[in-house]
Amino acid sequence: MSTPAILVDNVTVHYGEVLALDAASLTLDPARICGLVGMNGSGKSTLFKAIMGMIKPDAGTVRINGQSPGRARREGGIGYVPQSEDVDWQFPLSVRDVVMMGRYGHQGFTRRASKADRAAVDEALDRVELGEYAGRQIGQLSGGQKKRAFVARGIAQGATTMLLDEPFAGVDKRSEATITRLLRELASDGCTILISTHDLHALPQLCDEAVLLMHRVLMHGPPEQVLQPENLAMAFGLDVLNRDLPDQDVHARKERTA
Ligand SMILES: Nc1ncnc2c1ncn2[C@@H]1O[C@H](COP(=O)(O)OP(=O)(O)OP(=O)(O)O)[C@@H](O)[C@H]1O
Repeated sequence: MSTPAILVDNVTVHYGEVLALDAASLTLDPARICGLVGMNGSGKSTLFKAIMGMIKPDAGTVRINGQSPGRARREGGIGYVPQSEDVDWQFPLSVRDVVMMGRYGHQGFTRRASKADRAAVDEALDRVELGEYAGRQIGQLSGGQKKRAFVARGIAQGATTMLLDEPFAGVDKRSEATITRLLRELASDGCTILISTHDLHALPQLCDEAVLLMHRVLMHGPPEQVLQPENLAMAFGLDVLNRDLPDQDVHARKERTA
């Protein structure tokens, strides 16, 4: 049996009294694209943070290609495209600087960029079609361009696992198409991709498999099976396919961040 690309085994996470993940288990094989679906507060971001080793579970185990999350992250194996809300867009970094961050693991302690680092950054910028924006402050890009910059960071890093938190929220059609194409290319190069998304309609075209999360993994399988209305009703408690979930969700998010 081959080593799973992502193994989450009975992971429980609390924030104080709040139970965010309750014995969640998930196994992903290499080079698969998996969509992570669940309502606000179901634990999607917490699952990402546990996979990246940014939080230590109260119980359970996470392995990335057989390694601990900390080791996988230090070795540059995990690329991360954060939710827009989680980024300080005023930070004085250019698009090139953001992508260069993906090369830190390849540089010595002086963090001096080599010719190979600069070439990898240029190539990644070209792949996400942001070459002409390289010198711009990151906050001055559109929503979709910002996401593409973070995808480029993962490409420059040579990540074998990519986690994308809501990559299509607030994204224009061109960026959505570019990101979708890139994710497919990355997966065919062997990269394993986990995407949290509220865009249920786009999910079957993009993903090989889907996961329903409600603090624990309720279901994991082919998208068309997982996204059956009765399963979504179980995860969301309503008939989401007949509603405009993304807008509803953006609204909820605005309220939460207000
Ligand atoms: N830093 C924190 N302190 C306390 N509670 C938290 C913290 N982060 C998350 N939570 C709580 O943990 C639960 C899971 O949150 P999480 O952000 O993982 O959910 P999510 O599915 O990513 O939500 P969303 O779709 O809104 O991003 C929620 O009840 C949330 O309120």
